[in-house]
Amino acid sequence: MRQALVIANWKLNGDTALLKDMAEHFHHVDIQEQVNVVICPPAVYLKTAAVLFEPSGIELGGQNCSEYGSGAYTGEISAEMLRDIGCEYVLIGHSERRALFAETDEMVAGKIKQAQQCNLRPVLCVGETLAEREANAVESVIRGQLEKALGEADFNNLVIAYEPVWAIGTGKTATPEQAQEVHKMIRDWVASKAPESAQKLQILYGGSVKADNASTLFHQADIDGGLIGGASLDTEQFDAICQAAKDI
Ligand SMILES: O=C(CO)COP(=O)(O)O
Repeated sequence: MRQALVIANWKLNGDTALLKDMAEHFHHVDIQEQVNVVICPPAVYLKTAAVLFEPSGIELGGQNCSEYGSGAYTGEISAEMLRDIGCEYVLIGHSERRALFAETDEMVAGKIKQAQQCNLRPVLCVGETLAEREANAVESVIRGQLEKALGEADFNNLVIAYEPVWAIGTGKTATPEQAQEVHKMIRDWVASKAPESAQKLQILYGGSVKADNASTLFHQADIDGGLIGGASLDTEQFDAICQAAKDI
């Protein structure tokens, strides 16, 4: 029904040697028919990655893009540039961008628009903090993030990633039930806006996904794969996570 999707977010990590290792490994792994595997290395490696990954079928994504299309914005990279060098995806609104680089919901909405305009598939990241979860505000926080980011979005060219902030890099994973509850809420919200897109939309879980917990998470009804941080820097572990997404 929905194709499984596993995306590696290398964040500020990785090097050419890791790109080569992944490219070599996945060249010999027969997985792409069942699972779309995407790697988002730091932007400076994208061009090399596009060449190295070609035979393996791994797709490429950016970790961020500008909310502007072009102009005097020193240091920015546009969605169109990412597309131009072979990216299919771009992460937008990761909680680290929101918390550490003051990315607002308005900026997130602008980036989604830029990405969709040039046919780059945005992966919108949403998630609550621990304080918000403890205050029973999960649903209102996530709905707020969705409403503000996706007001003008095309739901047919979109991925949503649920990444509870308290689970990122902490070793604390949401239980499969906790994750499923939020994923279903997200899908129901999409159905209320774009009924024909909701069942097709891939919704990924992210936050301390490892080889040993991936399968249970991915087998939940509304979880279509994962957005992987730390564990995506180890080729064998990342492969094991991708294997866990087969047959879901
Ligand atoms: O932020 C994440 C992916 O975008 C998740 O990171 P970890 O898998 O390291 O918890």
